[in-house]
Amino acid sequence: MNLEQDAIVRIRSLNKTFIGRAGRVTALDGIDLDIRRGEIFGIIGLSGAGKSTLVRCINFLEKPTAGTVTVDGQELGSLSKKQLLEARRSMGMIFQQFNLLQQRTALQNICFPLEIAGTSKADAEKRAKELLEIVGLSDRAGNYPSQLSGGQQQRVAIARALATSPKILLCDEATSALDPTTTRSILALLKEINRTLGITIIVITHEMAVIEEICQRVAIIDSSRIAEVGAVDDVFTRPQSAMAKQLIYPDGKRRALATGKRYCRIVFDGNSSFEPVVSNMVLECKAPVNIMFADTKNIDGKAYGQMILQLPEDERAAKRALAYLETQNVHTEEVDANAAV
Ligand SMILES: Nc1ncnc2c1ncn2[C@@H]1O[C@H](COP(=O)(O)OP(=O)(O)OP(=O)(O)O)[C@@H](O)[C@H]1O
Repeated sequence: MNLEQDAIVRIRSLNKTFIGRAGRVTALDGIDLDIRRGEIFGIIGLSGAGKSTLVRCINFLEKPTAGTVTVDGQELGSLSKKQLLEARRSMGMIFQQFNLLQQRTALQNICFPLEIAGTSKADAEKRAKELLEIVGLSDRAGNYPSQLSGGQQQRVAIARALATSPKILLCDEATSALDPTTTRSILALLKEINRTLGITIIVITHEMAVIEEICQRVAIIDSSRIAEVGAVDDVFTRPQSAMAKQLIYPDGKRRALATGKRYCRIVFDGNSSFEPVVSNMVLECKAPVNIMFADTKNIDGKAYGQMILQLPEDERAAKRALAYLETQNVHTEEVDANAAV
């Protein structure tokens, strides 16, 4: 598949600079990105990295300082005001704080973008009822936002974002205000919407767990630039950039490694489990090994993970351990203490 041809969003040499009280702030610097039609694409980075600015440039809520954003074949910078409004209708958006109109019921909130688009009241209500059904809130049509939980409010916001049948759904920290159980149910709903309606979903988050749960590909943003982009399972199992490593191995999970000792990293890619590999290796090399770091993840229904082992000090035992690992279905590399995590 040719990624460039298949891209529903194509971003080239995108720059965004703000002139604020504190002077010039470069929020985005030389961003190139292709997002495929129908995929769930994640954008992750620390606070202030530029994620929200990037997503706001995708729908031109924020006009880039330089570069181009092409959505479904239309370069947004070349459109008239009217055409831009039209193009924006093909992109729904949901936010961390839901942004529902408090004086309107759930049904009326969903009708709102349809009314603006000129749909008749009867048709808007019919469509809103269908959408309430999709998000599992048919019995809450008459409730005001204050009468709904955070998860329910986000469901109404999702229904509202889908009202004009967008091709793309932009989610800016959509689950950051929700508890873990509600987060999972909202992510499951987004996955379902992607699967059944074929909508491309772009997820902005600072949480790796959200990316692992629903995204197929991910871009990692570090200080206004893209540090790394790729399939979630590749980035997770073999992170290249310092920022990817920082996000994937949060400090709490690391143990300081002593210099002068030998370590190896084993990457599990869903084809094997930890137990037999490690216990058989210990039997094979006839010496104990220390597990210095271990982390497993479930990515898109497949088990992934990695371990850092301290190899036996005895040279022959270490060689036997490495030789055994090479015969297994795992990626193994020897690493030094500084580069291990
Ligand atoms: N309207 C603005 N005026 C001035 N500076 C801005 C404006 N919007 C964003 N910035 C700056 O641009 C940089 C990127 O901000 P952005 O909100 O895109 O980051 P983020 O990764 O979404 O962070 P967070 O997760 O905290 O929202 C920051 O330094 C921010 O202060």
